[in-house]
Amino acid sequence: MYPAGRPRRLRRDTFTRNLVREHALTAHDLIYPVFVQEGEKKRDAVASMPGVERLSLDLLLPVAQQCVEAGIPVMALFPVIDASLKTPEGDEAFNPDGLIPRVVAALKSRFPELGVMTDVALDPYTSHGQDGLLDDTGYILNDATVEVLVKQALTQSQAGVDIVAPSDMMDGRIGAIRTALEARGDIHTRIMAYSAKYASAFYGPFRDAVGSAATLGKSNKKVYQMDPGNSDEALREVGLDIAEGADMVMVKPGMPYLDIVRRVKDEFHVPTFAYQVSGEYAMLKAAAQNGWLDHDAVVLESLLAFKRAGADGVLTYFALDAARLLQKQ
Ligand SMILES: NCc1[nH]cc(CCC(=O)O)c1CC(=O)O
Ligand SMILES: [Mg+2]
Repeated sequence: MYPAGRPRRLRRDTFTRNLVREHALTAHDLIYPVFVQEGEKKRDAVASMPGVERLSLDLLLPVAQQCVEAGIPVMALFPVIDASLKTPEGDEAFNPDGLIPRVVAALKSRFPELGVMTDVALDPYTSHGQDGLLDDTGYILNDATVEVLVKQALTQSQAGVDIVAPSDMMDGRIGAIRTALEARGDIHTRIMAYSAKYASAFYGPFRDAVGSAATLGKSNKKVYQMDPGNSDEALREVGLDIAEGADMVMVKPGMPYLDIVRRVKDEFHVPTFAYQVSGEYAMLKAAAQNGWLDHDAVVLESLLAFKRAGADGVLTYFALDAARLLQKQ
């Protein structure tokens, strides 16, 4: 008998392809990151992220409504902070009347069924654009930064956020935040830890969006974010965050790091997420705008790849587009 097997049999018809498919993407797998700014009726495009806008709260509310209608479970908030509020210590990060606490409270009162996630990190709030406090030499201090992150996370949870997501890569911050949340009785606040976050050049457009590209200048984040050459280290980082009390872990960036997603999922079997970051979004958008790639097809294929690699969900600027495409399928 030749050939010994004919794998193409199952590919011949749509019905068998649908029947044997191992992985699928649904709207419930998606987290939608959005940029929010002060003011009313404010809508500013992000040049390096075509289709992405910085919105004031009044314009963000209809987007939240669209997420609910599309079945997207969670929206992730990133603030654009006025330059006048940025300081070396980033104190605005734990102002209970600041932009993020007000947006969280408004979203939760209007759309209680929509999960809201907030970034715990200082870079939108510091005058130097780093995620932490600096010593005299410019080194980013760990434990002093963690103290501020704890205040920031408590401020967010007091405002009613569902998920806090520390994205700073300081050591020990998950344990410190978990302990502080428990001490205040906030036992339901979930922590999604950016556990394996690499010092990546793919964050460029995000830094344009929140304005930290300007404050950061030529400096980088290599003394706290991970080296792209490392893989075992990602498992050590994830192991620590789980032990410290993370409910969910994340790998970031996404598509260039699918090997890390797979290793993390296989090793720990915990809810594992990946962030398809701004630079990945920009690449796909730019190629599609040039007519070099089929936009809708590459969006869905790229997101399905995360599921196949073992991710339980994906943070992606394509979330609304993808959810609507999935509704049509
Ligand atoms: N702590 C800040 C933060 N949170 C999410 C991103 C990047 C997201 C993206 O590129 O889409 C960054 C940027 C950075 O670490 O410099
Ligand atoms: Mg860590």
